[in-house]
Amino acid sequence: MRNRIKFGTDGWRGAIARDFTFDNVNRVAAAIAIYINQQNLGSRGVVVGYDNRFLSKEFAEEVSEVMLSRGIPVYFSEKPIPTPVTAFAIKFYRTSGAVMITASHNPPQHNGIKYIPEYAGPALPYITESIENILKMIIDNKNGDYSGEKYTVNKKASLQKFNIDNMYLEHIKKIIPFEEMKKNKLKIIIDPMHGAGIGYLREIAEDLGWNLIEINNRPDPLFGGNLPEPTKERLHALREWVIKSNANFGMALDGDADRFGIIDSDGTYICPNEVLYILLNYLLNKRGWRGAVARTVATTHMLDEIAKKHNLELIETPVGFKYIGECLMKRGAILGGEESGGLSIKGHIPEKDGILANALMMEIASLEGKNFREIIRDIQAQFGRKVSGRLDVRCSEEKKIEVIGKLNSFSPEALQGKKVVRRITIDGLKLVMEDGSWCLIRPSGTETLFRIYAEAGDGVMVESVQQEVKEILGL
Ligand SMILES: O=P(O)(O)OC[C@H]1O[C@H](O)[C@H](O)[C@@H](O)[C@@H]1O
Repeated sequence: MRNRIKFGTDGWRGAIARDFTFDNVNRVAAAIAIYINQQNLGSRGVVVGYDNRFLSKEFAEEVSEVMLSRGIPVYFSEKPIPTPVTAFAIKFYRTSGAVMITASHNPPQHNGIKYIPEYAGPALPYITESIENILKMIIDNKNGDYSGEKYTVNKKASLQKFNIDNMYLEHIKKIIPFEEMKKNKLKIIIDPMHGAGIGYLREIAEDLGWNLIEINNRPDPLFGGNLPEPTKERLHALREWVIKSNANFGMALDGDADRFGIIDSDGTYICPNEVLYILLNYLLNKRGWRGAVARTVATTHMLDEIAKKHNLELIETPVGFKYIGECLMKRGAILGGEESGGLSIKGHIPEKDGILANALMMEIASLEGKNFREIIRDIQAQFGRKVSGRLDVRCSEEKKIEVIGKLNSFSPEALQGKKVVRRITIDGLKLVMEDGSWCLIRPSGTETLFRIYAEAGDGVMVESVQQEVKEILGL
């Protein structure tokens, strides 16, 4: 079991009691503590946050004990908090980083650990690799010690409880034109999906004097029998509430509130790709922002079209918000996002934040005087229609390896009769066709499945391309 500890696309996740045990959490925490001490950052302390999953607080306490025992002071959240608020706390207390106990949107029987370094965004691979190497040594030594570690135990290392919700919310309110938004009061439905984001959007909307209903707002480690993932299939309750209450729109958060979900006034699900381009278009046209735009290889090319019109650089990264965060930090990106529901903007932390994304959508809904469908129609009228889709195909580990092998030499001349003009291999294999449509095939880093993404002018073409690829690869 111990060998299974691996940091995937975003941290280590495992089934509680099978892989995700107190012993293993202790080992991972020790590896992180050693890493922090090796960087000579131990004295700055570490933030420990946790969501409201089963035993999350207790696992966080285990992490704290390990940190303290290795001389690292701990800022321990006094209650379950979202991942972006944990990341925000790093900046607030200027710590060496944070450990967040969460399995995000995964099923209730899972839990996980995210390590967020001092820059307040997801850990980049060179960092998780270092931690994994230390972890391996800890596991091999069996006694949990690692001789390479150099640290002096700070006897004064102590635990301080914190609650920075007010500071975080004040920060969000400064990002949006708060006073202006008070003038056009809307009716909204908020769905934190029983997760760690309960109350945050409610507070923003209340302060605006808006009319709101917050559903699924009882902390529940079983997430009300649903998965805390704000996708089209999971947001049926939100959709019903929006329609029956005649609300302007509905917004959701995943289990640790780093992802968002939007339902328009008529119940239409506005997918993250659409949210991203609505936001980019707004920031460029209405706020006059200029700078690079970052998206993952799996995210809509509508962002490319909009960036091109304004002569802005478009950066394409592998999947994982860590790469987007890097663009926000180091490459002057003003907006970075991914199709799985991740977004952040300049001036905010380089970590995806569902609360921020929803707050920005509140701004647009309040100031634009149009519903989101109309805004999408306007953008499509200008840049052409783009429909995107993702097909998740479960498969065994053996099959996964076999298909990865096939991808190396997979180079069709055409897909659905459209000539393939580019082959991109930064993450899986992406084939771009002559008309700008594309298809990406990649193994998931968080689940045992393959993802086949496609984008084209209509939904039928998207599905046909996905089926063609699936058949050729034998998935
Ligand atoms: O497609 P996967 O490798 O499963 O990753 C999907 C997602 O996993 C995590 O949630 C990461 O934070 C995201 O940045 C990533 O997009």
